[in-house]
Amino acid sequence: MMSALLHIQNVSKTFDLPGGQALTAVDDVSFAVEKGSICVLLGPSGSGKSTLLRMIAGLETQSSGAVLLNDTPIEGPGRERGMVFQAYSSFDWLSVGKNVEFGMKINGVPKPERRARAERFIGLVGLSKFIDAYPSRLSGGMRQRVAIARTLANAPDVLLMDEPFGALDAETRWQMQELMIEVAEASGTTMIIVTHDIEEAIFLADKIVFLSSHPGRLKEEILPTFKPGRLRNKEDVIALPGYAEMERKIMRMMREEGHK
Ligand SMILES: Nc1ncnc2c1ncn2[C@@H]1O[C@H](COP(=O)(O)OP(=O)(O)OP(=O)(O)O)[C@@H](O)[C@H]1O
Repeated sequence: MMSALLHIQNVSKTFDLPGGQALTAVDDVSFAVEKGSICVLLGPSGSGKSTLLRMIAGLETQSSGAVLLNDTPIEGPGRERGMVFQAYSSFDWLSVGKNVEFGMKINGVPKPERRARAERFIGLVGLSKFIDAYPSRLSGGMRQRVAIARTLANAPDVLLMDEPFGALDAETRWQMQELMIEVAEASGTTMIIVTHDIEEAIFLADKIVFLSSHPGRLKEEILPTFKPGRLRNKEDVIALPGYAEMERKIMRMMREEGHK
């Protein structure tokens, strides 16, 4: 048996709505995430992707079932899980370097180590030249790189990302996707990424967890086995035999779900 870092076991989440009604956002979902892998949560709007991610982050509590990290139930936010949101809020009065150091400072990491780790992760996201720049002078893509560096610098076991590139233009978006492959390879960090972008999912994922909508159920676990490991260039993945077929299959699944 392979060792999974994270187990989602029969997880459901029901929200109480005003007027006494209830909405089941996630319904009896189970899957596992292997250590060091990239798992993408894909599905149409309202399929419970964000709710599931927020439960893994400990920002939301499941109504039933269990979320286990290293076989320990998740009972709230924790340092071993780092979250990157779509819109990055930086501290505009702090330089890029100080922004990345900030979380480590709170966590009591000594100053020289803080600086060294900040430099490493800022380098990893390609922003070394901007370490002393202020975020307000950076583009959206660069600010998102700062967010990723800041989160990774806290050495999380799992990086959780909710539509991390949704606000970026198309070109920056695929550059960021390629960057995530590099970051995954260099850091070995386990990643769980929410998206509804099919290309992004196929390019990034070692495993796609496809969720259906209303209620959010696990429709299928899709393994893009046509990829010979992780490729850094998106066009190389698109050119692989098997890519178009997988894209078509997922588009059909999206269409079916969208019409429900
Ligand atoms: N706090 C909440 N209170 C009530 N309903 C909620 C709450 N959070 C989410 N929902 C509902 O749960 C369902 C799943 O929402 P969720 O945001 O998890 O889906 P999603 O797949 O991430 O959607 P999208 O792709 O549009 O972001 C939706 O119907 C949503 O309206």
